[in-house]
Amino acid sequence: MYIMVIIKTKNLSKSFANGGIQNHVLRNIDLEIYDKDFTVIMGNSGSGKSTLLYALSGMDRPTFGEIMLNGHAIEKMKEKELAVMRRANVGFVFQQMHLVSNLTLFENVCVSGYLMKNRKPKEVHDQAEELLKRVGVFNEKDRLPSRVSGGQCQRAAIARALINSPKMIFTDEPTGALNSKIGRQVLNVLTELNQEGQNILMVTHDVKAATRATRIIYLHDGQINGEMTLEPYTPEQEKNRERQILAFLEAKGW
Ligand SMILES: Nc1ncnc2c1ncn2[C@@H]1O[C@H](COP(=O)(O)OP(=O)(O)OP(=O)(O)O)[C@@H](O)[C@H]1O
Repeated sequence: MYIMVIIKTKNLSKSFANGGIQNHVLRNIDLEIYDKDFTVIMGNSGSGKSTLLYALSGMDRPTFGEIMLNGHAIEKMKEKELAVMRRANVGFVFQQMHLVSNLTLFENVCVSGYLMKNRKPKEVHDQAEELLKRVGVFNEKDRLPSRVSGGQCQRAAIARALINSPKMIFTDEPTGALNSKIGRQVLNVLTELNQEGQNILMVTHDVKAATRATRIIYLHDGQINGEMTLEPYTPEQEKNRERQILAFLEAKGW
């Protein structure tokens, strides 16, 4: 079977200067991320997970190496070009949802759609309503973020990330600020989206969140140190998946 590659890196490296000393955080990473996967990046604290996510998504630039994202050589792009590419190709969901506090959930979802030159406001509005229904916060659409719960904010943040039908959703600890029940509901939304065909790449420490993956990549000291693939998630298999993932992580020295 032919598997489409959505992201491909070659020698991807990132260093930060720290008091005159170079901290080599990502070291010559060659990686392919496949279409339709729910890819999860795990690894010890400081192994470079977030740095990798920022580089792959075009939020930050590599020090060295190449990154192809949905056919775009992003390391070569100028800032403006990169911003346009991000708006059309990627959506972000962060631990702290970063919704604009004086805009309603509906308005928050629409903003990035308005910035697309080829989209009419009516089309953006219709899609925003669809997405708010899809993630289960349509009834709260006219409220400000401060007037809804953390879980509802995170659902709206997912809808916002989807407004331009991006090829890839990048998410860094999306349940980190939520209690376990609400976090689980947010993971259910992400899992359903993936099972409907949405590419997702998530960084997490949380083994329960990682059970949603179809592929787990383990990062150690800025290099890929192993991976495992999993069948699509089902709730019945969750405990079993958790055990499998824990065994994989323990073998890696997690
Ligand atoms: N903007 C920055 N400037 C300087 N150093 C940075 C910067 N961003 C990250 N680092 C350093 O890079 C290393 C990896 O950080 P990163 O956040 O990618 O790790 P992580 O695996 O996501 O960690 P955690 O699980 O704790 O979030 C750390 O040593 C961190 O201090």
